[in-house]
Amino acid sequence: MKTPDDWRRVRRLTVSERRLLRRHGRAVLSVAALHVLLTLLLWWLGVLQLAPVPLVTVVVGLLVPGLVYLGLIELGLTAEWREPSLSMPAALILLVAFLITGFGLDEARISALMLFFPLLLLVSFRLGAGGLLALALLASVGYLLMLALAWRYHGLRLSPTLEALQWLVFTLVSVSFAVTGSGVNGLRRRLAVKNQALADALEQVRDLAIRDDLTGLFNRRHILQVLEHQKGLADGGIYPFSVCYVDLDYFKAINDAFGHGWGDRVLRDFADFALADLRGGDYLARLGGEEFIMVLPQSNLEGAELAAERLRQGWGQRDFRAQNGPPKVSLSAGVACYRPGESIDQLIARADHALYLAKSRGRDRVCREET
Ligand SMILES: Nc1nc2c(ncn2[C@@H]2O[C@H](COP(=O)(O)OP(=O)(O)OP(=O)(O)O)[C@@H](O)[C@H]2O)c(=O)[nH]1
Repeated sequence: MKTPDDWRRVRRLTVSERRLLRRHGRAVLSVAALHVLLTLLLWWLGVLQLAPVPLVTVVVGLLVPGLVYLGLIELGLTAEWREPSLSMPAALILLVAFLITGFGLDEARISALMLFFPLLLLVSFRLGAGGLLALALLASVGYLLMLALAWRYHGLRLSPTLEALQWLVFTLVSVSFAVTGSGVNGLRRRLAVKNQALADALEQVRDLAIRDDLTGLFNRRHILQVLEHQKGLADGGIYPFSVCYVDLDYFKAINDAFGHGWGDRVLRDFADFALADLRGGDYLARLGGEEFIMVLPQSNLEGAELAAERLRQGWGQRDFRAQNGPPKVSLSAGVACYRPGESIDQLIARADHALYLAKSRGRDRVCREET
């Protein structure tokens, strides 16, 4: 048995899915409205022989749930349900109404059931093959039951052979509508899966374009865009930002002594370590080789120096000897704070110069730009 949670959808509907859902709901409702009009017309023409109770049942039984249905769909209250269009219950209510009207007709009986075909096509956008076929067979059985009741209560004016023939045609057409509808629906679903795969692939391509292969960090191209954006904010007086140019020390020696594989491993490990060490809004990119840059929004020189120093000390504790790798790999860093009006190249050059100072003063240290 399904719990309320089972009826909840795994993901939220997108705006266009909600729009589609509303359009579908209105279409189902217009079938109901058409049937009410048809029933009233047949009754007014004297073709429909229904007692007041079943007549009112058809009209009210379609109008009241119809309005509730409209409200639920229009207000998006079903949006998180497993089947937000409520296609099956709506189709079942309509089918019962068709059958009641059919019960009150004689020669024109089949006309009351004609709207069942467009209804089947409509719900085929929402129901699977099994649901559609079940609906078609249910309608066929319902039709038989309705015939039996009509025979029992007021007799059949058409010959039983003609009635049986009409029933047979109705069943065959219903089943073929259900099969065609589910085929179209299958195509639609496959298309949706392909579209999703395409969207995922596009997302991956976008990701590849902005990320470094080895470490998964942002690449040079993307961090330059980030820097231009930060420059725009800083020039607009929103907040300052700083950069920190980081270079692992004696990295060539690691490659030479432990092999390129270990070199790569150290680079990846550094990327993970530094990312975990940064604040939520900071950025980290690999500029190439063993060079990295941190972009620290809302940080002045002192703040950036603190962040770089914390990273240097933390990273300095890492030791790979237990895995037969290199001992500690230190880093040198140069920090610079953006000066409004300067170019990003000028900012990076100042941070690079501070890094040069750190290297030339013995490495394993953080230096700030020289004023
Ligand atoms: N394993 C690995 N090594 C790389 C990668 N990119 C660059 N390198 C190596 O990193 C080393 C950088 O060496 P150098 O520029 O001399 O710098 P260093 O040895 O770190 O010396 P200092 O920076 O002066 O402390 C070179 O040997 C490059 O081949 C990479 O993706 N993977």
